[in-house]
Amino acid sequence: MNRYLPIRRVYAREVLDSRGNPTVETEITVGEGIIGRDGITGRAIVPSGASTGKFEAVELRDKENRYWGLGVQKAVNHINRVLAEEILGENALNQCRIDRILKEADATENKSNMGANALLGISLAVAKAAAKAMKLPLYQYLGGTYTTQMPVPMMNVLNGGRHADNTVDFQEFMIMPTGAETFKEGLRMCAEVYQKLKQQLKVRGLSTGVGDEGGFAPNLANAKDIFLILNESVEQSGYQIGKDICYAMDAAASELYDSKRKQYYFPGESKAMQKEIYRTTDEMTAYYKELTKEFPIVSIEDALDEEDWQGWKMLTDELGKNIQLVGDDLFVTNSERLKKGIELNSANAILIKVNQIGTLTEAMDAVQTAQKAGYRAVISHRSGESEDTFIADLAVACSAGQIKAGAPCRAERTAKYNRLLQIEDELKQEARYRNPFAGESLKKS
Ligand SMILES: C=C(OP(=O)(O)O)C(=O)O
Ligand SMILES: [Mg+2]
Repeated sequence: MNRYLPIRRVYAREVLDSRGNPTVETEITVGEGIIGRDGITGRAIVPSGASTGKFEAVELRDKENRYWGLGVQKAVNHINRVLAEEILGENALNQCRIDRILKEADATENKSNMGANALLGISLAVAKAAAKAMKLPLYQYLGGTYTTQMPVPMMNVLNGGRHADNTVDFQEFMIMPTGAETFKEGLRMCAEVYQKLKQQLKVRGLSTGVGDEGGFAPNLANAKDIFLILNESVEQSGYQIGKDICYAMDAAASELYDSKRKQYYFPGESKAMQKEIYRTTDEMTAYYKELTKEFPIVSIEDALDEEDWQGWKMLTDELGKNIQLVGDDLFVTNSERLKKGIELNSANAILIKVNQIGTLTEAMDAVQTAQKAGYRAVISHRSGESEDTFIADLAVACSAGQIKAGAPCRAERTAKYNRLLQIEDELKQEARYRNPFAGESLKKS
């Protein structure tokens, strides 16, 4: 019979995220004894996006009163007054059942009733409490003893779009240490390039202020110019472009899409060129083709709009053999949308953001659905983050091979990288370090 680890206490409060906005923190206490004496507590803080997909689960975050947290307070109340009742006494080791109870208590398709932030806070804190009670690191509790592959960071070094007040139209320019042998080495390489990039921007008289995810946010308008500066930064760091370091980008194209014109609008480039720049789906595809020919880009996320399934199919036919095409807003960590993509051959990878779907079980389901179909899964943070390091353990637990966690600065981003350094150390000390790093397989062919 399964071991019984009862949930004894459920408590949520409002805390701040990395943008200074309120978010939900949940505490789950488990154990046989009297709470406060023998109980074991798991804590989780829910992240929040800025360039959110239309089909994401709904977080309660009152738009007009965003900074006063009225929506977040609602989610907190739902946890303390409604959802707690539903799961008190449930077995914390039965994550699937708890997540099902949470879903049923919400009883909507998009979790808009209780709020995806309310559900997720509980879901993640239950897993953390259970792992702690089992005296296992979270990654091992979630993934088992053979899940030991360290993810390659997909490190955001230059921010644009909704994540910065600058003229960069694409949201994220990222570097990947594909030539590194270990996570530690890869992280060091990326941090070195990041520092060199800062110098490069300074030399050009550009701003070295940072955006939401810690990447620099200069007023540059042309993607090629950005990649050229990245090339210099990599070379000056002593690394070989396309071998030691490759590039990835998140176009976040749904944010650029003008549904009336059915074209993509580039506001920064328009300003710089002093004429309106629009691109059709075909032109976007041609643009990506050109960029990937000129620069060692191995991965493009949200290259097209979240509803342009046919465009995605064409793009995948055209580029999918050599380039990782990641669906973020397209799939929203939702297995049903992912299955549609797999059927249509739209994209070849999924971005996993736990708060897009609202429970850990459903996020795991999306990872497994992807991996079974030969799609890659990239575990991701949100632009609004916290000190919570859940996704670092999750990336190892599901052998994702890649993690998107922002720049190597700002504590909410480094918290994830530092947790991965701890995990890698732990695996080495316990001699469980096999098949450690996936960088090689991501290199530009
Ligand atoms: C991390 C991202 O940003 P946000 O959290 O704003 O959706 C993203 O789009 O991949
Ligand atoms: Mg994205």
